Amino acid sequence: MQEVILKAFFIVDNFLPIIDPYSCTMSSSVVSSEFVHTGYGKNYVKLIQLRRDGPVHYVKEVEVNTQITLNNHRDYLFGDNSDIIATDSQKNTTYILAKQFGIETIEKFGMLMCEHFLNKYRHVVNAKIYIEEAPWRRIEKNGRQHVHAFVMSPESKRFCEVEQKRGEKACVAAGIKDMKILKTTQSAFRNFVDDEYRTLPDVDDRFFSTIVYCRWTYNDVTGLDFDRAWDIVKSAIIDTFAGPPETGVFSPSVQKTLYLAEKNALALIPQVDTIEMTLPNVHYFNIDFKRFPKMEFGGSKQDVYLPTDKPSGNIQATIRRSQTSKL
Ligand SMILES: O=c1[nH]c(=O)c2[nH]c(=O)[nH]c2[nH]1
Repeated sequence: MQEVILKAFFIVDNFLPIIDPYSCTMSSSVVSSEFVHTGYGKNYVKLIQLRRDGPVHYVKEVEVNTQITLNNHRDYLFGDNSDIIATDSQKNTTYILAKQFGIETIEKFGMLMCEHFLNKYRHVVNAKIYIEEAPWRRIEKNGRQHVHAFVMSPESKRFCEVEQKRGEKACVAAGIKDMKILKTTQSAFRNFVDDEYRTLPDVDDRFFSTIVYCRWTYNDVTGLDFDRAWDIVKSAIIDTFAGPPETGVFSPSVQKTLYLAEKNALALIPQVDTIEMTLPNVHYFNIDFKRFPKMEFGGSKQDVYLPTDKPSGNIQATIRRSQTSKL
């Protein structure tokens, strides 16, 4: 057992202990604690993979966060680094595995990385890999796709998180973030609590704009086409929000649209187990043109509103496929 040393001095006036921050240890009789979680890794490891198929080139740019948990706390407790797989080595591992095995999909690469850390190091008990993919799109000219030129198209970002505990299957989650969408009608918000705190009137027709964050978990990834699954969830969200191109679809609230989108995604992909969404309600306010009494707007064909990024409403829900499959 490590000798425990207390280096604390008490100011008599207010009993605030001054603890020597350079001492490795403190008296366990003064403060007793236990580890809830430990983990360490490298964040924002960026790499771009280039695959050449003759003149046709394919790119995949990713940003990877690694995190591993060891079977002991020697490093945190005693400053004993002998079990630490340096975050720098984790960064190198990311480059090496990408070079050796390629990145077919971010989900598969996340699974590969988890397996690597657990297989290579007996004292790693958990591995967690978060990956974001940069949205490069092939440049098109008159319907012809360019063989080696791309444009960054940040319509949305794809991400995944893979976590695997020693002796267990990998838990794979995928997601969409930063997808900003807007519709200019077919959205209302009425009949909410009417008390002394309310100033917002009922509205039958308003803008509906949000920045989609959606994360879902898979119950089984055997043979799963991750690209197709991601495209289907993205389309489910967009279709639920927008409705048919000619008419749109009515939304009574962000809450209802969010829930419908989640239900549609669950229905379309049997392997999706839980799905969570966060939809900020990005507001577009009316501008009071009555404040310009000397101006004449009678013949004006357009309306002008004020886009506002803060504050925004924040609507969330997570649903899970129930055992009976009835939600
Ligand atoms: O769809 C909405 N849901 C709310 O909960 C809410 N609250 C609010 O002020 N506007 C809206 N809109």
